[in-house]
Amino acid sequence: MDNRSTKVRVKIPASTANLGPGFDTLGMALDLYAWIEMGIAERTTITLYGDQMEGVPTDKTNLIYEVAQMVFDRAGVKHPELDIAMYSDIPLTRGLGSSASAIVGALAAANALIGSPLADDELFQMATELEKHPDNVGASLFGGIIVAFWDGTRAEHIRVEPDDRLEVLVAIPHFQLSTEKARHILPREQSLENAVFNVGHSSVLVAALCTGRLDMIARAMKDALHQPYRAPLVPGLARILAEATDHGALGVALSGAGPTMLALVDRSSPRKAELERFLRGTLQQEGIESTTMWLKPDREGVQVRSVPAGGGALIEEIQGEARIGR
Ligand SMILES: Nc1ncnc2c1ncn2[C@@H]1O[C@H](COP(=O)(O)OP(=O)(O)OP(=O)(O)O)[C@@H](O)[C@H]1O
Ligand SMILES: N[C@@H](CCO)C(=O)O
Repeated sequence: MDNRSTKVRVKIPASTANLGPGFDTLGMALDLYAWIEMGIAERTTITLYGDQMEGVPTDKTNLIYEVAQMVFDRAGVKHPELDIAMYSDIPLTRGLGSSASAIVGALAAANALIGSPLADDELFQMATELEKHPDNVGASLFGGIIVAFWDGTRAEHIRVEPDDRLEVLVAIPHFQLSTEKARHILPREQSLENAVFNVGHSSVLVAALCTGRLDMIARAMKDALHQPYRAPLVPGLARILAEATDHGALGVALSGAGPTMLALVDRSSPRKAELERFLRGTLQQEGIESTTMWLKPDREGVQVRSVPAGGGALIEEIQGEARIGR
């Protein structure tokens, strides 16, 4: 697939990292998506659609362009001019893995464009090297629940199929919080007590997710390493973490580096409306407006397809699938 009339289109899921205690190691893909279209061109054009892309550069400093060039370098081919289009429903800098989705999408699109010389594991290693968080990029790449670590040289992961009963409620505050800022606030050193707390809770959470023990999620989804330190950055977080399970959540966590909060819910729960009211109301009491969304785990990960010659513009093709105007 290496000619100028061919374009590829990829659909990439958002991701939530940490799931509470699994700091930098536990992630889940969500059915909220970004789309990237990429083709080889005479002159580079980068078209970004939708409100989420505000402020993202449209020249060769764009992350998608830069990551695509890394794939070409790795594969030993040269395609300096690209036609790139992107639409995203994943809000930037809110803890839903927008940067991981952009990196994974660019890797998958560029690789497909040149006939897929790089294996999935190589894409995972490159994505982790770039994003530093294998839980985010693993989820966007492979879908489902990802249990992973990165030792600075290699990332390893195991994918777990999400339980059919799991649904996800996210409350997305109307302010941005960069991962950089939310990591800077964390102490450089932690006590052995906190480390043991998180190893235990994260291990039991993974076991609960693997065995369908939804009843154990509330007790296991607790963290001592990052959420307590990040609470001052997200008004309402401390109360939501303490009380959401009293309002019908199976478990609750800060999504990634925040400020989005995420509740796992049994899809047959009769208390969904109560939980949604609790999350929004708690944030409102703190003067924070938010958007709530009911999501499901994504099971596919990044999906790639070629666009036939003469195919329509990206934005037209994804009408109906994307949340455009919703
Ligand atoms: N499509 C894109 N093109 C270029 N840059 C992007 C794109 N998507 C995200 N980014 C960059 O990633 C930054 C957001 O990354 P950051 O890690 O702070 O948040 P996040 O990925 O949304 O949340 P989290 O990592 O906590 O889940 C944006 O400010 C932007 O610089
Ligand atoms: N695990 C990372 C997620 C950022 O994408 C953090 O919590 O800082």
